[in-house]
Amino acid sequence: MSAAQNLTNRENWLGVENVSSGYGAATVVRDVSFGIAPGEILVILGKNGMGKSTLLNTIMGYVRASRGTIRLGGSDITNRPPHLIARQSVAYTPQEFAIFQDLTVEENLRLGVESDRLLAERMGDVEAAFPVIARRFRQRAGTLSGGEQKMLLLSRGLVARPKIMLIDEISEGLQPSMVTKMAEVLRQTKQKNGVAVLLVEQNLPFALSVADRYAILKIGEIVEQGDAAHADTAATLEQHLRI
Ligand SMILES: Nc1ncnc2c1ncn2[C@@H]1O[C@H](COP(=O)(O)OP(=O)(O)OP(=O)(O)O)[C@@H](O)[C@H]1O
Repeated sequence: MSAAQNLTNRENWLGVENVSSGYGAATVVRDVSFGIAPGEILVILGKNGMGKSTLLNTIMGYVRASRGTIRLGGSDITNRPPHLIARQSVAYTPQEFAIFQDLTVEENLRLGVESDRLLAERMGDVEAAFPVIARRFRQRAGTLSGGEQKMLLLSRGLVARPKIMLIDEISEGLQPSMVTKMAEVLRQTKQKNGVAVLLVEQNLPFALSVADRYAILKIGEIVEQGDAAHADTAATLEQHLRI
């Protein structure tokens, strides 16, 4: 069995097999393989420009895979349109602020669910995770602080009750107490709902506080991966992330 098959043969929600992708003639993601099981958090670590966001965008169908296969719950979703992938219980939290500034907090959350009734039923999820967001239901999202907008972004993912969450650098620019809060919410979400999470991060302490496994992306390739709880992990990873 090849290394790639080993990684993707688990009972995975998401299976990425030998995937390459890029822009025009430039290949950015190179022969990447991994799998994520329900209730598991995998973090992809890497310095700026290594292809982390491109990998997430390839899974979501925004960037075309030139090679390989992406499976979700057993079905092949490679190069399917993003709106169809999102409908398969995938919540995507992109790196750039994907909040509609002129809409209220409530209207932004409403985009994560199919009906007002479902949102009302699931508001308890937001109250439990981020009470500050639940209190600002009618406030225009553009008036929230940067950290609050990130909480809103994650809340929108939570109310979708997804099977898998793809989260791009949620900790970037957040104060330490908010990073701790994000970690707590992610751990609870995976434990309570068995959600599979693919995190992209540069914040090593945050990543290791939530992840079950890690993979390091270097110039588009996974150069190392392993168990996040392993004693040697932090030192090894720091070396890879050093500028
Ligand atoms: N739309 C695009 N068109 C052309 N090249 C792009 C595009 N988006 C990203 N790239 C290039 O692809 C490479 C990887 O970028 P990507 O954003 O995936 O990296 P990253 O690891 O997420 O970095 P960062 O942590 O800085 O966001 C970079 O060289 C970048 O310039």
